Amino acid sequence: MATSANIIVGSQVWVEDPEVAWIDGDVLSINDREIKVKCSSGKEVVTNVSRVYPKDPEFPECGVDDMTKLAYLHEPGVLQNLKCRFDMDEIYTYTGNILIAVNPFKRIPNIYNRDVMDRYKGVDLGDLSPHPYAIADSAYRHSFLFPFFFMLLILIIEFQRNIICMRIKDFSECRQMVHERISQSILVSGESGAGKTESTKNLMQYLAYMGGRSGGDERSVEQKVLESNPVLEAFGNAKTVRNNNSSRFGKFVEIQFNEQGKISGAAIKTYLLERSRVCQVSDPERSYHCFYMLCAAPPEVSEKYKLGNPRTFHYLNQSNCYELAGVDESKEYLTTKQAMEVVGISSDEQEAIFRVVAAILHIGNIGFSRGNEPDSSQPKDDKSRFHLKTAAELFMCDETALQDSFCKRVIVTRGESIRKTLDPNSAALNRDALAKIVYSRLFDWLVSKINNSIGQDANSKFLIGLLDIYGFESFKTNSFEQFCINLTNEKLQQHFNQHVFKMEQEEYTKEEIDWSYIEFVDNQDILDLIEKKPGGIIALLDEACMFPRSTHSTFAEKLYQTFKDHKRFNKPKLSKTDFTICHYAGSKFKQQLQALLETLSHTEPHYVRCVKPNNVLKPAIFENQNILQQLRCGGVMEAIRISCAGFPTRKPFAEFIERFKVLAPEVTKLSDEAKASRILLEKANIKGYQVGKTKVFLRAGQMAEIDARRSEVLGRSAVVIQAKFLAYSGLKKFTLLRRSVIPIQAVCRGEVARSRFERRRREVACLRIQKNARMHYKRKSYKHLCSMALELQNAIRGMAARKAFYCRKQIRAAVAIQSRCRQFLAYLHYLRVRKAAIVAQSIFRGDWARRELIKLKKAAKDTSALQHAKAQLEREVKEAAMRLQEEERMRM
Ligand SMILES: Nc1ncnc2c1ncn2[C@@H]1O[C@H](COP(=O)(O)OP(=O)(O)OP(=O)(O)O)[C@@H](O)[C@H]1O
Repeated sequence: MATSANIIVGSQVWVEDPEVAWIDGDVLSINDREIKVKCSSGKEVVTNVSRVYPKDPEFPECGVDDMTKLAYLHEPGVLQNLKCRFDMDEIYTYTGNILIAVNPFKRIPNIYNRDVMDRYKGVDLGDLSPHPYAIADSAYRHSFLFPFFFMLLILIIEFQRNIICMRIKDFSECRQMVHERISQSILVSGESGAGKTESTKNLMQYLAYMGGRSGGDERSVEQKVLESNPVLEAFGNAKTVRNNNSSRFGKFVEIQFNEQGKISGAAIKTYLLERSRVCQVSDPERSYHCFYMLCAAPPEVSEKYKLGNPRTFHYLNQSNCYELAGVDESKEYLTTKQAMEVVGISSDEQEAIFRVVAAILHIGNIGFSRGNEPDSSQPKDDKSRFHLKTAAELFMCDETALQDSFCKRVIVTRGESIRKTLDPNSAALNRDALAKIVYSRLFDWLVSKINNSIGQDANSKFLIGLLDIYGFESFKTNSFEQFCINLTNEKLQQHFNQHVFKMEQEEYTKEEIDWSYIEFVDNQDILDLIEKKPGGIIALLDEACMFPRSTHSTFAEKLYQTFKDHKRFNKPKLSKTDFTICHYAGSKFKQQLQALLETLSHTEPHYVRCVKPNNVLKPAIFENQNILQQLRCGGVMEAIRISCAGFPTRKPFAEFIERFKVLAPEVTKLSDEAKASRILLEKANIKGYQVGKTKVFLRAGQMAEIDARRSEVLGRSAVVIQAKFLAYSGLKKFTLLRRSVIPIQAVCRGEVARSRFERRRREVACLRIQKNARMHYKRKSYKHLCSMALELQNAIRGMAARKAFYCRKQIRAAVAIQSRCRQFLAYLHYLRVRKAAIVAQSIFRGDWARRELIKLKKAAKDTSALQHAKAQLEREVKEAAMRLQEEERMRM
């Protein structure tokens, strides 16, 4: 609440608003305790200062992922945070360790898949954005991995001491630790349609991912558990005004893990199946899905069971709703049959199941009229008799015995049993009671069948329980079922209170730590009113059932008297019997509830609070009032308050030291555990913690801080171990590798050398071939060239020779010509010379002859000498004439 001290004019505040619960505005004026606010809607409101809350002016745009991080922790702040996250499709928000899940009523892409699971694996709660996977991971690691870290820690220390072999003592300590794993539970709550079943499926999927076993032909436990959902939904879910696929039973899935943290078995326990729905349905709701799908089964099936239009069956036609949008019942029938097969229900068993379902519809159509005897009854008409006969056939029982079970009651007194006939109204009640018990037994049988098929592990080392149970219910007429459901929720709320608030505060006192008491809403008085022994409502109901003459009004009267002053008990003014309880199987329910709470009390709980943002089941609608109501009822507001005010995390010294001794290993030598814990806390630089007598108390988020320090140290040590191990294993691997590599290398090198040699050889051969080829080609071309050259030469030489020859011939001809010419010239010359000679000679001879003649004349005087000289001269003249003639002839 605001105080006038922290609110001034101009402050931003939240004021109550009838429509949107809280609206923001600016303070206009303050007048003593009266404050005037201008709201963001434009409206001006005057209210008491104690009724406004300060608004965080620096509220982050995307909100905060943990409510405990809000600067101002109050209802409007919480609402604003949820809304702004919801608008951004951030549907999950933490409140300390509690996960608030706002149903988006639409599929948000990529938030549930294997990649996301990989991301959340081993990550501390709060390190990533809020998610059911983080809760499941935290549950898994709390029970499994912390002991593992403990083992790792010892290993680190041993490594640091350079002792490679772990000592037997330490190892056995580790094993013991592993054996002492703490079982966990995840409690998923919220009103109908808030998304419990979806959240449980997501949690289950993550646990299957973490603890699942890969391989193998057989279906794994986790697969079987997931596959059992469609069967349970067909028989245990129905359309209600609040959810088209509302689980009308509570479910506790116990997942059993073995020593290695692998899923080794699972058990499904169901609670409080809403039996009244079998015979009573209000508009526009439906009965269980299986009835409609069987009516829509293929003709040969529905004929076999004498079924047909659901409108013809009294148990279904009380409401006008028969179909579900987007659901094909005939397909659903086949899907359910397949799902049954998957979980190991044989076809004979399936046949029996559907016979029972059909028989229930038939007995619902049996009407009763007065019998012949007073206060007796009998089937009303032929139609009723037909349905009686069919039901008996389907149940495989005697028709008369079945009729008697409706129309007669057996009262067993000491040693004898008395048969009493019943009037038509009581017979109809009996009929409905039979339908309900048969259906609920059928459901129980299905669950046990599924459990047998899944298989339990009697030797499991720890378990994680997932509780999906419907939240508080309040209808116009609330039956015993609503009473039981609400009691369960009160008990679970108490469990939650005890865990979150009560035990915590008791512990503060016990531990004598310095704290201030935090008020919280305790529901113990309601529980006392209902279940206190003696004197509680259930005890009085048991008592009333012992008296045969008890009626609703006598019981109601008794309650009115007993609890008239009880502040939790009110009698409606105009009613005398408005507490109508049919005391059926009440004690069984109490035992079941007790057993459930017993199981839960041995586990470390984790909470998922589902919130339904609107009643129209549509996306993007955030109804403030509605949500606030759910947050208040679910104790979320209280949890936020307490988480921030108190010390939500506490650890016994030994556990704390064991877990964090890695931060300062020397503390293990100290005998004073409180001092050792303080040293560790200081080492981690934690402020505002408390150290009690036996435990350390931490504020919200501090555990994460100290865990982060521890992770750092562990991480560093792990790196050292890794390095050493890697070095060692690397060396080992290397030596082995080298040893194996050398012969391989030799072979390889040989092979390489051989192939290289071969290549070389081939190269050489290749070169030689190339060379020879080239040589061959060159030679060939050379020869060709030569022959060509020769030819050419020949030709040229021939030509030259011919030319020379011709030339010679020419020369010879020229010489011949020349010689002829010269001959001719010589001849001419000769002729000329001869002629000249002749001339000369003739001149000479003439000259000589004349002189001779003179002489001859002179000798003529000597006649004979002269005559002879004359004859001589004549001869010589003759010869010279002949020679001249010869030469002329030759020249011719
Ligand atoms: N995380 C989610 N993402 C998308 N849709 C969701 C989510 N959670 C719930 N829904 C929607 O809301 C519907 C109701 O959810 P669910 O059946 O889980 O509610 P419930 O709390 O188990 O209700 P009941 O108590 O009636 O069985 C679902 O059929 C689905 O359409």
